[in-house]
Amino acid sequence: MAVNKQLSSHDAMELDKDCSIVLELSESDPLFDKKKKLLQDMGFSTKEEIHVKRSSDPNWISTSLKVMLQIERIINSDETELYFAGDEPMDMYGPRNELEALNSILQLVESSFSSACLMQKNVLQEFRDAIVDMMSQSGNKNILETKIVEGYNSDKERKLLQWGENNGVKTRLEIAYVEGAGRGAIATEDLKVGDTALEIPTSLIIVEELVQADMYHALEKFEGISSETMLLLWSMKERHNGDSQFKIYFDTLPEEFHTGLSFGIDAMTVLDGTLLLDEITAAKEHLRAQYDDLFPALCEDHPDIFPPELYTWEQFLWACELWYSNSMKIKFPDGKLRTCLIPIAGFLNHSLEPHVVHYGRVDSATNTLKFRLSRPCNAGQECCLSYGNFPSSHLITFYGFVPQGDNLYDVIPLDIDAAQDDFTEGSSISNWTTHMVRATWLSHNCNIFYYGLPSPFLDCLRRARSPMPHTKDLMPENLKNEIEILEDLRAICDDMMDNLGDADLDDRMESTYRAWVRQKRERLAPDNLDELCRELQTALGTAKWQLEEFEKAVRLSYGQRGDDHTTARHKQFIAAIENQISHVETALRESFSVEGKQPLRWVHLDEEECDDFAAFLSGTPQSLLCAKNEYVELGPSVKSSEENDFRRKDVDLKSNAACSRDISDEIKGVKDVTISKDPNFVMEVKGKEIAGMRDDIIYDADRTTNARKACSSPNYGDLRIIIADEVEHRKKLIPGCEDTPKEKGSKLVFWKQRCAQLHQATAAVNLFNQLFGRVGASQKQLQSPQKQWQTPLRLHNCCSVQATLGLMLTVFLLGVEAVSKVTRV
Ligand SMILES: C[S@@+](CC[C@H](N)C(=O)[O-])C[C@H]1O[C@@H](n2cnc3c(N)ncnc32)[C@H](O)[C@@H]1O
Repeated sequence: MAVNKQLSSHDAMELDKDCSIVLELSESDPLFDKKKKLLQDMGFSTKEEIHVKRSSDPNWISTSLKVMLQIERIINSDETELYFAGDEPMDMYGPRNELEALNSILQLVESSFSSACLMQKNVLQEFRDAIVDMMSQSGNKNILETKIVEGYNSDKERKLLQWGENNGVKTRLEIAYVEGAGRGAIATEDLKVGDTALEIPTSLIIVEELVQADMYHALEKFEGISSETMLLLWSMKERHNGDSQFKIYFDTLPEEFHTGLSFGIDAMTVLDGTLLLDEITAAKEHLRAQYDDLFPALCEDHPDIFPPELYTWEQFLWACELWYSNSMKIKFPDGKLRTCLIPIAGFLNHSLEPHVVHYGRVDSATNTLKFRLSRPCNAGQECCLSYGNFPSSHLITFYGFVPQGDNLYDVIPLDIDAAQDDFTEGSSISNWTTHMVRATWLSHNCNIFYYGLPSPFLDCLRRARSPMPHTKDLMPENLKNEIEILEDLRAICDDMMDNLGDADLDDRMESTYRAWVRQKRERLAPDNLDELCRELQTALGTAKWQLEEFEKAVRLSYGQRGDDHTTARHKQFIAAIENQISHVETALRESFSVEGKQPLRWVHLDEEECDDFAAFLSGTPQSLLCAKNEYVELGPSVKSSEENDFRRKDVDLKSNAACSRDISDEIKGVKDVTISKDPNFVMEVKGKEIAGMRDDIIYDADRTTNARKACSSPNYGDLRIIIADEVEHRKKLIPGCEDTPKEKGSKLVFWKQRCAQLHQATAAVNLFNQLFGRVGASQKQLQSPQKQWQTPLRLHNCCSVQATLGLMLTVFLLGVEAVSKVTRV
């Protein structure tokens, strides 16, 4: 574009005509109030008109784009993104959000072309190019490259592609085997933003209309049965139909899926006590209840339509896994949203940094479904979708994998029901009642007043301590308040960590240390103390080793790719844990020296022993190999009895089930913390009913509709946290001063909880630990072909995630350090 070109007066007049783009937050957005407030905080209204015209500013394009992106990121955000991103730089909304925001701007710019005059078109084109450029650059920061497995025989898949092309499919993708993800779709040529990677005619889409009349009539008698369930039952029979028009498609489907729904007894044992197991169990219970409602009744009443051998529980579960992991919700030109299976498109895997974000609407002009790129994909690269904004527990349960990279949706939900804040127009107070935490290294703001934690959560704690409005100035009263809320935080994590039971490594060191200090102080039975001391020594040794492994894992996982921020956060984290370890070590040494014992010694493991130890701790090959060998040696009779046990367990679970639910819905039970404003205030953590129960099998809507979901969070029990207002043990909270007293009479902080509830709390904390630390093991136990659990990453996840709450402790340490630095100044 010749910017300096001499403009004729006509041109100048044309150019002067306003070409503006309107960005508007829809009033029907379910998060309208929250988004409106955030927009207002940033100086925007809910309807902003951006004038796209050249100015004397040489950076006019990037300046305007930056503003538009700020607005669109908020408009395109979901609840989790809004919650965490309040005080964060824009890129903390995550790569998918950025792509969606840029995509929306691109669409607005493209739709302005039709009404623009020539000069304006040139300006718009320049603007469009800049957006596409940004889209091309977005993502790709932390995602590991996908590896294509060479020599994979994909005859069936090739046949399917051929069948598709003969029937009008247009594709620039081929099917290959991707390490860790099974089959995937690979670009055959360089694809740009806006290119269509795949186009499927609606005639090839498997939809409810395919259910034959006789089956439909037999099923419609079941009150409330959904068309999705009918279609699922249809697919159970159709996959065996040699004359099916979709035979070639059905032939490409796996004999077995490896989602959480079909985890075997080994995996379930590994997951024992975790919330992930609860989630999987509840989902299976629900499906079992659905199955029992329909069968054997249907087979008995209509054996010709529902032959019993095709409608066993195992086949039903297979079909559920197929529909949960492969279906998409598509809007058709008649305005109806249908859950479909889409041959060929079903090969597209999920990524946290997807290439295709919008694929939920049939193009009425061509009557095809188009998969257009929002990010370039070069020839040979795997082209990925976003299945939705899911936490890893959901992805494991319904899809059977954990995505590579940091999943911003892995959160621990806390529903803090403090004395209600008034959410008034223009007030700076947010109206969040549901709170959550996630790994703090995902935050860019670790400064005083933020500590890498979400502001709504911190603000809630602040208001509970003092109802006065809070500013973030370094005023003495603010700092005093900060120390107090950090103490509350510390207390919350401390107690949760204490209750971790046999939690992993560093957590174990922390809790053993606290128990040891307590025993020493109270001078209880010396035998117990000796035993605790030995335990502590072991835990300390393990934590030291673990930290080394963690450092190695971080280096290996990120290599050169880690951005400065991630590296800095990991360094901070490592330093803080080192600090804790060194503190415990010093305390032990001093105690040994006072008691005249041998000084501390550490066992040195050689490389092989280290590997064995790593395998043992992370439940990976060696230990599993043993388990597997034992299993094989026991022979088929044992196997079948185990299977029977499991089936029995399934039935028992069903009979004990308190409730069933619609598993495509969020599991809405969350921790519910009540904070009163009494001087000795009480936080009450209540279990919530699982919401969203419906009687049908509904598949995952999020795959295409872009309906936003927050986190899935299992049903928690009740917890009560009582916090005394008096804070006089500040020194005890400073790193390494003392353990946190929890006994009666303690003036500081203590929890009261019933046993069962304690278990729930432990489970809540272990969600992260065990989800990441152990699910990998269970997948291996299942001998899943998906080997995403490479040791460095596994350990990285395991160590880092297990310390998520430990990290809140770290946050506390960093916070105290920051506050004390400021007070010293
Ligand atoms: C719609 S299918 C995609 C095609 C599938 N890979 C296949 O071989 O048929 C969804 C399944 O692919 C796998 N998958 C998808 N995305 C993945 C990812 N990022 N990592 C690992 N597995 C993935 C999971 O097994 C999931 O249940």
